[in-house]
Amino acid sequence: MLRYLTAGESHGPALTAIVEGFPSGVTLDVEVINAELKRRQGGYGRGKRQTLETDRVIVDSGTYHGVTTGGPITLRLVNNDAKLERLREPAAPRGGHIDLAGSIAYQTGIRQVLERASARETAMRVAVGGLARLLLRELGIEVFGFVRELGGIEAPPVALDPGIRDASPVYSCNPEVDPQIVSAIDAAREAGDTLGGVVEAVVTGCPIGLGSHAQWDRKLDARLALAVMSVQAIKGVEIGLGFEAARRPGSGVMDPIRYEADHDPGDRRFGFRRPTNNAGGIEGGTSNGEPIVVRAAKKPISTLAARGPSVNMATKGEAPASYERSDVCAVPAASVIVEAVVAFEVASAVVERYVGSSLEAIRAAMAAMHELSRRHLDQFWSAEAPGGG
Ligand SMILES: Cc1cc2nc3c(=O)[nH]c(=O)nc-3n(C[C@H](O)[C@H](O)[C@H](O)COP(=O)(O)O)c2cc1C
Ligand SMILES: C=C(O[C@@H]1CC(C(=O)O)=C[C@@H](OP(=O)(O)O)[C@H]1O)C(=O)O
Repeated sequence: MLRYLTAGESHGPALTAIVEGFPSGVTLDVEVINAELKRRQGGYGRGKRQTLETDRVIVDSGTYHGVTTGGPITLRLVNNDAKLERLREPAAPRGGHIDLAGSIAYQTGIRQVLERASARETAMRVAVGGLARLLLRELGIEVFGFVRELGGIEAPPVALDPGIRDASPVYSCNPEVDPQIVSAIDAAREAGDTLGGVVEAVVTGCPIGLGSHAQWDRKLDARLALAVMSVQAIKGVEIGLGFEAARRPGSGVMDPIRYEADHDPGDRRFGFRRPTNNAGGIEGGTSNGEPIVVRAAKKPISTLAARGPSVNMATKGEAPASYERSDVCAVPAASVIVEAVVAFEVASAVVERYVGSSLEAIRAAMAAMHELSRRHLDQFWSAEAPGGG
């Protein structure tokens, strides 16, 4: 089982993660992870904090000469803006934040809960996702996250070629690429407001059979939904057509099945082809070999420079919600984060299905399972023992 926990406050000394169950034999290229961290820090609309932080991962355990050992991997990110003990208690809780509910639930001030709830934690999730990606890449599986729409404006389409991931200008909404989106973010900033959007992650190269139909908490779509919904400010998750499926008749949702006899023996879909992918690569909680498509709605940031109505916690009288330095838009960052948590869930499903404590063992189990499935397809439905119609 592959799992992780994160720890750390937004303005504490550092963020930490322990990743457990990661196989041995994977070269832990920290620069691949650092590139993902840099992507997360980018994007138009971010606040001043990103100019203070230079996120680079430190590996404190679980490797030997840069290669994973199978032991727990400890990742650490240092906060440059580590000023937790000097920060004041906000006077009026901000709607849309943990501020009010958390201080009541934990019987603390607002500061204690908001520091942990902060999306600063997503830097560590991207580092953990980067680690997962290193494993997936070894197995021919790629994950690519990008912005679908921002502030109600559709982002330019992105080709589903993972090769363009690093070069893609769309995720970061560069002004020269999408001036309309940039103007919308500028207008929101001037009005003391914020913008949300929709992001998407696509997984390619997935073998058939990740997840399971057999038990609720082993379903891959359910696990992806949990992982994505757990990201700060994500308020909706769709797989494939998602909510659009509810508006169509069955004939417009079900993906037809075709067969290509002349397929490569290594074909991960065994010759079966789906001309559409409305299911988003998952049927019955199980990957079906098509690209896995996960979409997420990110709400606009709740901390408003224009300050929404709230209550002073001491007097209980009306007061504008506390304002702290804040992003105006973090949708491009969310696309990197959603990509990371999806990568981790897929890696976790891979480790579960192809049980192995080393990369080589996982590779061997994958190859053996492929051969087993090929034999099954040849023998189970032979002419002598035809299946039911
Ligand atoms: C990358 C990223 C950056 C964020 N930056 C801010 C921010 O600067 N200010 C803010 O109020 N909320 C920000 N948020 C959202 C809050 O962390 C989140 O809304 C809050 O913790 C409450 O959680 P919830 O929205 O999931 O209920 C950000 C979210 C993400 C994903
Ligand atoms: C620090 C990050 O995001 C932070 C997430 C966040 C929040 O409330 O979620 C509030 C802001 O914190 P600060 O007041 O320190 O600027 C963001 O900058 C980050 O993404 O690295």
